Amino acid sequence: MTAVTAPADFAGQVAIVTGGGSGIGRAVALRWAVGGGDVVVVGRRTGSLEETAGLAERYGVRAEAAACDVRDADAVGALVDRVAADHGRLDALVNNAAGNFVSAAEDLSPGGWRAVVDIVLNGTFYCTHAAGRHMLAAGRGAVLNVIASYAWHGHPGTVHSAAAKGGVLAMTRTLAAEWAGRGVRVNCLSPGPTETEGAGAALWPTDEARQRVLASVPAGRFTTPEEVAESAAFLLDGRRAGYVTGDVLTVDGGQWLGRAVYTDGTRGGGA
Ligand SMILES: CCCCCCCCC/C=C/C(=O)SCCNC(=O)CCNC(=O)[C@H](O)C(C)(C)COP(=O)(O)OP(=O)(O)OC[C@H]1O[C@@H](n2cnc3c(N)ncnc32)[C@H](O)[C@@H]1OP(=O)(O)O
Ligand SMILES: NC(=O)C1=CN([C@@H]2O[C@H](COP(=O)(O)OP(=O)(O)OC[C@H]3O[C@@H](n4cnc5c(N)ncnc54)[C@H](OP(=O)(O)O)[C@@H]3O)[C@@H](O)[C@H]2O)C=CC1
Repeated sequence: MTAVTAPADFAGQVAIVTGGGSGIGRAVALRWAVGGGDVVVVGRRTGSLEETAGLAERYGVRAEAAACDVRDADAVGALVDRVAADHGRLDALVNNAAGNFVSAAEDLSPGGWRAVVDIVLNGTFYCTHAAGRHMLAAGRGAVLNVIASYAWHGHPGTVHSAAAKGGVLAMTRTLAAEWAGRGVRVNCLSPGPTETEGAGAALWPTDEARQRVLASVPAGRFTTPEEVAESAAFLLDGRRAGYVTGDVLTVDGGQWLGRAVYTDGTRGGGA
């Protein structure tokens, strides 16, 4: 008889979610908590992290707000070691923290390039390096890296973020192969335009910009952090996605495919 798996259940497990104080990171942290897992949310702004932790605790789990800049490798290492020691385990890491803004490449300063690449690419490596050692020692774990589809198709105006996310994609596939035989899965989640304050302020601050982004999505709508978090939960759940590693789950309403001229498959009438 075919066995049907139960919904995600993270009871007794521990996750670290970077950028867990807002947007997609908060939704992923709360989705993990709904599944019964303890969660540590990491970011720079203590207030928003504490808010997430408070919301997570309503589900009866242990939740902690940990202030840390993912660009600081030593601080990341100390935090991850402390969390693993406190809980006696570390099951999941979600690399969700990011910085972004739109700038023509020729106007981007070295400092602007560094800020984004340090958060997205280097920060992801520091967190993964620190967490991966605990996971490898335990012979189990899941790393989920939040990227964007321009990691593979590029995108004018976001050369820093696209290059960094592309690096994260290559890192994901490399580590997935390196760690698959030792029980640690590494995957990417690639959301499309998602209603978050951070992305709205950074990428579509005006109604006109927002309409242009919306017009690029065949599904005709933005997604929500909660909808994205459901896909994150799937990839983090070793019972449902235990054989998935090194891959990208794209949750974008067809945005990256939506480059057609005849978008409804017809020429719109006429001979
Ligand atoms: C796309 C379509 C949808 C496409 C469809 C949807 C796909 C979206 C995919 C991805 C979405 C996201 O990532 S959304 C995530 C958005 N969230 C965030 O950005 C939140 C976090 N952001 C931040 O912390 C900041 O914005 C960030 C600049 C990145 C880092 O802050 P820091 O305090 O470390 O940095 P600062 O000291 O302020 O600045 C560092 C340098 O960056 C420069 N800099 C800062 N803002 C700048 C700006 N707007 N334009 C130019 N340059 C800027 C400064 O001048 C500094 O350079 P020097 O003066 O030379 O030193
Ligand atoms: N929203 C969208 O349309 C899309 C988003 N994504 C990706 O989803 C993820 C979440 O984005 P979203 O929720 O929209 O944006 P947010 O701005 O809400 O989230 C970014 C988070 O990263 C944290 N962060 C930023 N810099 C650092 C740092 N140096 N150290 C630690 N934490 C940091 C921020 O917290 P704090 O400021 O407190 O440090 C914040 O909580 C990102 O990886 C983004 O690239 C991908 C595709 C589309």
